[in-house]
Order: sequence, then C-alpha cells, then structure tokens
Amino acid sequence: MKEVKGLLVMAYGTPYKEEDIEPYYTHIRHGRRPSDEHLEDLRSRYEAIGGLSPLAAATQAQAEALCARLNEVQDDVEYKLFIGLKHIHPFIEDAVEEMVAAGIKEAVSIVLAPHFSTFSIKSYNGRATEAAGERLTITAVESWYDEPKFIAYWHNKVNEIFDAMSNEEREKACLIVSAHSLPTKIKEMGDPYEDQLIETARLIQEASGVKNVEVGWQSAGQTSEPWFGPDVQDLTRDLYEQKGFRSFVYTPVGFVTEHLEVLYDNDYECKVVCDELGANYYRPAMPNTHPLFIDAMVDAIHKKLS
Ligand SMILES: CC1=C(CCC(=O)O)c2cc3nc(cc4[nH]c(cc5[nH]c(cc1n2)c(C)c5CCC(=O)O)c(CCC(=O)O)c4C)C(CCC(=O)O)=C3C
Ligand SMILES: [Fe+2]
Repeated sequence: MKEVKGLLVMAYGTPYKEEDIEPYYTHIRHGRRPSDEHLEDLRSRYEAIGGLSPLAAATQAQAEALCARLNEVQDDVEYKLFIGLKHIHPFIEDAVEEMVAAGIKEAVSIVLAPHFSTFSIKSYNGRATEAAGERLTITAVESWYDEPKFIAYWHNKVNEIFDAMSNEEREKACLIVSAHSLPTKIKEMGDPYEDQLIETARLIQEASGVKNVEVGWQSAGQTSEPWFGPDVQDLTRDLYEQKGFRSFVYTPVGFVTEHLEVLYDNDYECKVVCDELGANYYRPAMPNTHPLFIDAMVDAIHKKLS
C-alpha cells in the first residue's frame, strides 16, 4: 500500500459573507477591532469588486489541482489535501487538527504566495508547526518565486501582451512587477522579501526580453512607519512623466489569483491613474490553476523533499 502523507496548502483567506468582514479584519489586526471608518472602507472595496472576493473558491481550486497533480506525477505517496487559512476558518490550526485526526504522521506544506517574508510565510509555517507539536512532522516549502515554471507562466503572459502591441506602442510600454508592500523594518531583520521580488522581476525580464521593467509595491497599510515603495500608483505617474511611458502592464506576481488586491488595487486604482493620464492599462490573467503554475508548485515540493 502507498504511504499516505498530508498536503497542507495554506492561504490568506477571505470573508465568505458580509458578516465575516469585521471578525476577519479584526483577526488581520491581531485581535484589535478596526475603526468604523476602516471597516467601512474595506466593506466598500469588497462591494466595488462585486460583493465578496473570488479568493475562497480560487484557493480551493488551486489546492485541489495541486493535490491531484502531485498524485498524478508519482506513485510512491498518496497525498491527502488539507487547507489551512491565515485569517478565517478553516484556520491553519484547524487543518493541523484534521491531519492529526486523520492519523497523518508526515506532511508537506506550501503557502499560496511565492515570496518569503517573516510577516507572511514564516508566520504561516510557525503556526502550523506550533499546532502540530510532536504529533506530526511538517516539511515546509518556504518560497518558490524563482521556480522556472512560475517564471515561464508570467513571461508567456507578458510576451502575449507585448507581442500584440505595435512597435510604436511597445517602445513606450513598461512592465510593472509588484507584490504586497510590507514595513521596511523587516529588512533590518535580514528579511529576503524585497530581494526576492527584485529577482522575480529580473527573471521575467530575462525570459521575456521586455526592455522596460520596474519594480513596485502595492496595498501598503495605513501606519506611520515606512513601507516598501514606490507604490504602483505613484510609480505609474512618475514613469509617465519622467520616462515618457504611455502603456503599463501590471503583473502583481506576489499574488496568485484575482482577489481584492488585484481587482481593486490594480484593476480599479491603477486603471484610474492610467485613464487620468491617457495611458493604456493591461493586467494579464493571474495564475489560478494554470498547469504551468500548478507544476511550479509540484516542482518546489519535490525539490524540498529530495
Ligand atoms: C504580505 C501580504 C500578502 C501576500 C502574502 C499572502 O498571501 O500571505 C497579503 C495578501 C492578502 N491580503 C488580503 C487582505 C487584506 N490584507 C490586509 C492587511 C494587510 N496585509 C498585509 C500583508 C499581506 N497581505 C499587511 C502587512 C496588512 C496590514 C495589517 C495591519 O493592519 O496591521 C487587509 C486589511 C485592510 C487593508 O489594509 O486592506 C485585508 C482585507 C488578501 C485577501 C483579499 C481578498 O479577500 O480577496 C490577500 C490574499
Ligand atoms: Fe493582506
């Protein structure tokens, strides 16, 4: 009989219904309730993308596709899927309890976010191992931002857009590669997050041959401490004015699906800036369950386990 192992897929989580927004936001804020104003702001952003986020369904689909593919490409292990979310049920701790209850002794985990940071991946993995204790062993994939098939997914998408432009448009077009901003203080703790995004951008540029590539940050929190910048909206204005770019192609590679940050911060906010400037806005489809993307995560898992 095949050995059974747990596949723990972790992701951010999103409200399932309107009433979930407040506890969800409170959880993100480490238990401190957001002000009515902040709550209303978040509510209106979900409303602007059509109610709630497609993230819950997308996470489920990605996790199932990953598990199915892992079981398809090898014969030694039977992977059983468990989904654990950071800010809403089923929480990471719930998934670990389910694994224990299912008699799982060994699991491999992966987070549906490509870049490592102490604020993101480290905290997901810490919660999983803490919950597991001595009861099961979890081997964690820490990052996969440079997986060749992940880069291939993005450079194919980018090339499709740039190839469809006229030569004239292409000369004045810029690719903006971005991730969720984080407080810059993480750098003092030796956090690789910023360098990993810069490396993703370099790899996409190298593979695609696109001439104009810039790194930007998005969705920064509203606190007094400094966050990574430039913000993608300010960057768009500066590039338009200072470098004369007239078309912008946004690849929010720190995310893997069309959720609030992409649908609002890119497709609404960046689009508004482009419209104001009279520049062209492009945002290729997110990876979702694209085979190249799923296989990139399969490769990352196999490398980790080898
Ligand atoms: C690094 C990172 C990722 C990528 C890595 C990963 O995926 O783990 C990520 C993803 C996501 N973040 C998401 C949602 C939110 N993040 C927030 C707030 C924050 N995120 C942060 C960091 C990150 N976030 C931080 C440092 C804050 C400030 C916290 C504070 O206040 O101290 C807030 C509060 C309101 C606001 O600021 O917008 C919301 C609603 C959704 C789901 C969207 C949907 O529902 O479709 C997703 C995928
Ligand atoms: Fe977030």
